[in-house]
Amino acid sequence: MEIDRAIKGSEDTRLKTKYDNAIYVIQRALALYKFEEVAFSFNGGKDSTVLLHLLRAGYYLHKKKPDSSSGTPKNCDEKFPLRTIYFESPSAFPEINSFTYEAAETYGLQIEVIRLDFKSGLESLIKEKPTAAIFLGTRIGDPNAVGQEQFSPSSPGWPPFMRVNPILDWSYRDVWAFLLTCQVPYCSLYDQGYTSIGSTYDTVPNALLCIDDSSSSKENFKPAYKLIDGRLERAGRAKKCYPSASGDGPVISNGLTGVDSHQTGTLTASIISVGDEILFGIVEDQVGPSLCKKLHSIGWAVSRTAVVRNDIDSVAEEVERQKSSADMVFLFGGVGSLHSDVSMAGIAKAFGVRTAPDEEFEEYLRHLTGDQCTGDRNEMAQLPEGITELLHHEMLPVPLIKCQNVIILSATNVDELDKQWDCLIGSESSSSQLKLMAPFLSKHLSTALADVKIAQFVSQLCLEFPDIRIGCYRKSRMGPQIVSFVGKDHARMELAVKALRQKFHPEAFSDINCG
Ligand SMILES: Cc1cc2nc3c(=O)[nH]c(=O)nc-3n(C[C@H](O)[C@H](O)[C@H](O)COP(=O)(O)O)c2cc1C
Ligand SMILES: Nc1ncnc2c1ncn2[C@@H]1O[C@H](COP(=O)(O)OP(=O)(O)OP(=O)(O)O)[C@@H](O)[C@H]1O
Ligand SMILES: [Mg+2]
Repeated sequence: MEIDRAIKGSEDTRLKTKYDNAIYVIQRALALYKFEEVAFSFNGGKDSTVLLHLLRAGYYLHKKKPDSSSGTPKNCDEKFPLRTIYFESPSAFPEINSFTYEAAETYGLQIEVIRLDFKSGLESLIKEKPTAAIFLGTRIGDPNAVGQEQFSPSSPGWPPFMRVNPILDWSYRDVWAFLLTCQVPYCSLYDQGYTSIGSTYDTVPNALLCIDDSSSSKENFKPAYKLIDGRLERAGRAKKCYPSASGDGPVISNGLTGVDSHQTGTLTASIISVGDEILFGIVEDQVGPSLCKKLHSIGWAVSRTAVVRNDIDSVAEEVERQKSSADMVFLFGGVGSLHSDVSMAGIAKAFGVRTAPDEEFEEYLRHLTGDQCTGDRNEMAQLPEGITELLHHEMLPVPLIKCQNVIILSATNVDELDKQWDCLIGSESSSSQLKLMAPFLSKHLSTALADVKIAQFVSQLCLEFPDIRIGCYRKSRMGPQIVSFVGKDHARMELAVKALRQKFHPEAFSDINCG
């Protein structure tokens, strides 16, 4: 079988794994459902063209299996009589129509053309012929893929059937690697810069493939497989854009959004460090305190810091609590591809979404590590689905990740934090959004006076200066008491300090520097 041979002969290990997994899904579906009750939803698009050839290969391999009763291979010819449904619309591109019909003819598909909308068409199809399962070329990243698995029952309100999605976890790159490796024909529009094809009303060539050629009066485009960032495959779909997590179209922004409503006042952050080793006392967390200082320096109040175990539920519980009480949550630790790296899964759980491969992030990781991952996918590229934004910066080899109002830092020490912080607030596009406000100022006074002597006055001062955080602490039980004043208004702070000093002997309090 030429498809199977082409993949087996290729050196692309990732493609081979994707192929094997898709074939596995197809074979399970063919074993689960009667062949005459299975249909293939084919529309001549690139994804369904990939699926066509996977189905041909899967069918061939399924039939070729030794017949358990006779022990001999079943007879197998290369005709492919799978029921194939095509929803033909008057606004389809003529190139798509002709490619669909030609492919059906070439491969012997039993095509059934439906000229109704999807739902009504499927209702009448199922009434006419029992249809238990339908193969679709849906991929993660398609707007309708959210929440789907490889086997997903049709949605409530839709006629009942199983949606089988063998290429759900394929990336744009995988699709093109397959079509080019197998050298199968595909719709000619993809060679004219179209990267995802809807109707003639909503689809144009992808501007990212436009060739800058001033000598030509006509716009020219590179072929679809030249698109580098697969997340932008829908950039040519005028009305239905790829929904970015911020909901503002295909532009991947550095968007630290969600805080714009707070034009004034103080924004609050909370910090979650994930690490059993901190809780065991093996490692001392230095990132958290350093982050507190950095946040104060841009005027953010830190409302809570927490250390949680490397455990999905512990992360999920803490994120769930913090994401609604703080304006921004910063999380570090538990990020990577080891068994203990559960932060992403915990965040996904807190937001009630699953994790799914993020094609763009995977691409960054591949540049960094090469093809070193051993499993069928890089676990580090599994990110919470539908809520993830990548925060890019030229100084970062891999972007930071933001899930709604949770920013995930990959820093494991203070130097790395310094770098990531500079990138977070230093880039033009983000600075306007991770609001930089008047920094917190602080003043610290040391005194040998006993607690009981100052207690009443300090309480009184707190009432008089509600805008200044006045706290007392000591570095040792027998050592001096330190009174701290933290606020944004320098004059008010000085007033509070003066008010305290006036109540006691002039030498009772001395200024100290607490860095
Ligand atoms: C065979 C088939 C089954 C579908 N089943 C469902 C379904 O169960 N639930 C649903 O919301 N949409 C279903 N749809 C509609 C798709 O989710 C989606 O709207 C359609 O593929 C159009 O994609 P586009 O908006 O990218 O052009 C189905 C479509 C097809 C062709
Ligand atoms: N008009 C249609 N008739 C039959 N199946 C369809 C139709 N439109 C969509 N589908 C099914 O939904 C899947 C996803 O559609 P989608 O448009 O995302 O992919 P595609 O058309 O294969 O490729 P592209 O993203 O390049 O347009 C298709 O692969 C196909 O299985
Ligand atoms: Mg399409």
